[in-house]
Amino acid sequence: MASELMWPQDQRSSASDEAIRCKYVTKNTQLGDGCFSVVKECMNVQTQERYAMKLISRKTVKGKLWLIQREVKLLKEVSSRIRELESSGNQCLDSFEGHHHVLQLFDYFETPQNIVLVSQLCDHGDLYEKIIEAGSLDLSKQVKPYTACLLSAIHFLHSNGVMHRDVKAENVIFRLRITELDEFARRGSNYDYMSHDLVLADFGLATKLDSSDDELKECVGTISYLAPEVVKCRGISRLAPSDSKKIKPYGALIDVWALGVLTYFMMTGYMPFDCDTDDETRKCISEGDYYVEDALREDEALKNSCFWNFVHLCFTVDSGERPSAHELRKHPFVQEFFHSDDESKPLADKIALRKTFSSSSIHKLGTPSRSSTFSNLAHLGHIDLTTNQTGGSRDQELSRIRETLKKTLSMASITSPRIGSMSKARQNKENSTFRLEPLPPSSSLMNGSFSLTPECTSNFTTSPNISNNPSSNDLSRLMSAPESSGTAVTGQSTTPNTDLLSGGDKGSYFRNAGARFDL
Ligand SMILES: Nc1ncnc2c1ncn2[C@@H]1O[C@H](COP(=O)(O)OP(=O)(O)OP(=O)(O)O)[C@@H](O)[C@H]1O
Repeated sequence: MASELMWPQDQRSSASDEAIRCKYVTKNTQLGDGCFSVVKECMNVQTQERYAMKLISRKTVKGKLWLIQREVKLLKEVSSRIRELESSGNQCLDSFEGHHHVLQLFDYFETPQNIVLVSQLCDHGDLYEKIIEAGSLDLSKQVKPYTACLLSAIHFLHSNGVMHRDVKAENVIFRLRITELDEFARRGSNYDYMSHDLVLADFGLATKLDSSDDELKECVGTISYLAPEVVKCRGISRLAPSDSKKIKPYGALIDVWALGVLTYFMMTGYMPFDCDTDDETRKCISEGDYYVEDALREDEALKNSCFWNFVHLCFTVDSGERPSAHELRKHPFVQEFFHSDDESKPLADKIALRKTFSSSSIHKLGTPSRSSTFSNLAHLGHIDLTTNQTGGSRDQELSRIRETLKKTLSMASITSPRIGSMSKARQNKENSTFRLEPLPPSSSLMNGSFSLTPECTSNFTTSPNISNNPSSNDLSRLMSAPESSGTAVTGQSTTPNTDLLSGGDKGSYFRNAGARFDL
């Protein structure tokens, strides 16, 4: 368990403190929210570039600030690695480059009410919405490329020593370059071009692969997506030290399990392990007992695509036997999106699909509700297992499943040309709508400074007029204000708080918060 670091104190001393203009205005409307945060669109008033601003309420994370410190530290490292890879000019022959699909952090600062993270704007919805709206996704056009893209993102994280720990549909968001959309459509594509716009977000639970054993035994994540080795860690804080020692720390392959759950969810519209009660769900996860509808098991398109084999491998209960993200790139289900220069056997040949599957009697086959991340960390003091609530009766759920199955089967019967060749993969990459966001000039960043009232509102339609009149720093009032003010209001700030986000370790990642934050 990470130790609580001392959070910097508000160092405002007098009204004579130097005024620093906040460099962002936000929209009133939310892009989304989570357990700890509200996310809004914002604009840097100097560069006019738009970003997503995650406002993490200090109140909510009181006593747990190390969690945010960990998130920012990881995002900063990952963002810097992304730039390094981009500038190296290395040619990647895969259709997707993992580092293109991981959320980038651009700026961070603090306010009296919030810790604020500024990241790339992904305002085209999330994967959860997409699956729910469609009932299920198309096997060739969506499920395969989305899975391949996420696999490349997970592989990038793992090869850089990071595990995400909360891979789920709600944390996959879409960025889209509208201007390139027409161009892409003109060139034509065998699969949904939006797969190039997937971004894996929410690093709130991410941690390093070489973290302490305590950290790698935290039972955190989202119940439907938990791997068996994470389920084993449940209640560990209540165990005697001799018993907790017996539990093995888990590793990066928990993300591979979660990817299997997500792939299954994309294909079927429901969750593989969800049951009516969380205890039943955990039991099914521990036994690798996932639900397979008879009609889907026999479906030729699914069989031919090796879909079942892929998810089955992800659902290998023994993590020692589960393939890594690197190995799964050779699986026939996604292989066409990855360049391979060796002739080794495809992964799927080595595994026989299991014969027995749980009956539907305990499995919950309805549309899953948006799931909440939870943690059983004692010091988090926050356990949210309100996942998997579905409205309506069992009959309604079943009729919905039948509809979903019909849709799935008809979609699966559409055959798309295979993409196979390397040159095609190259072409796919050229078609990518991804462009690395330009690094903002450091003078336009907050660089970790303290700002009294940065939650200024604007509809972005009028040029933000920077004022030195301090607005109210009452966030709740600002949040509820009607979205009409074209004027950005900025407040005063103190001199940069040199302790910002540094916690007890000033020499590490946030030394000199007022200094340039190099990505
Ligand atoms: N960069 C972004 N661009 C657009 N929307 C975003 C962005 N980041 C997050 N969101 C939206 O805000 C929601 C909450 O963000 P995030 O998951 O990072 O917050 P959280 O408080 O850590 O949530 P959780 O409860 O899942 O831990 C996301 O589900 C997404 O809809």
